[in-house]
Amino acid sequence: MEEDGPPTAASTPSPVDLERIARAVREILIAVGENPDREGIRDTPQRVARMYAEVFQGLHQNPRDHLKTAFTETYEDTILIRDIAFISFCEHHLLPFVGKTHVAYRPRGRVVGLSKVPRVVDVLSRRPQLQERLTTDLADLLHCELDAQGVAVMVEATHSCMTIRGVSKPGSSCWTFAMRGVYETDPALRAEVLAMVRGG
Ligand SMILES: Nc1nc2c(ncn2[C@@H]2O[C@H](COP(=O)(O)OP(=O)(O)OP(=O)(O)O)[C@@H](O)[C@H]2O)c(=O)[nH]1
Ligand SMILES: [Zn+2]
Repeated sequence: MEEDGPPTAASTPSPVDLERIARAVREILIAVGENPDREGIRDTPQRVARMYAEVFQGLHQNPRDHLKTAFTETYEDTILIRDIAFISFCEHHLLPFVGKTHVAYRPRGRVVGLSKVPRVVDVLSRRPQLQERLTTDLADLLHCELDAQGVAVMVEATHSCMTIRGVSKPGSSCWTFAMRGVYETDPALRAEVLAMVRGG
């Protein structure tokens, strides 16, 4: 007879092939000239596998799932959620890019639970990403799912691949913007939301 109880890590199939990642990491260690069997590094392939499963968990999540809790509401002015911290990984080097997103929207009769916007940011950022795609996917998703009058998304980030290697420019940052609906068509609203973000 099967025992009842919550599923354990062993019984829940992971969508991520941890053993395959670990084998690949071991190969990388050998290729760079390391000894993968020395004591300090012996468990590194498994650790890195668990880390990738964690930081790329957004690949197996649907951001729309977080936008189902919405409330009927007559408020129709700008709602701005500023300084949503995120950590993502550039798809070119698999190095982190880290920063903040600022998300504004102007609802049309329905508002979403405030915490749901950062949850959507988490899902989209926990994937191999481009900052531009993170920005536009966030804007398109919110605009479509909330049927909002408009959505404005701003992302500011520092890319490790530009600071710790390659061109080596510590302190540099990249800003991206995506305006949809009224924020795209109405210059005054666009200027207002940009000023709100810059406002400190
Ligand atoms: N547009 C964009 N570029 C990114 C992002 N993250 C990393 N990159 C860039 O991706 C580019 C990849 O360029 P490649 O020439 O293929 O790779 P590389 O030889 O490692 O380039 P360098 O970083 O210049 O040394 C680099 O210019 C990175 O700065 C991003 O989110 N958006
Ligand atoms: Zn990169």
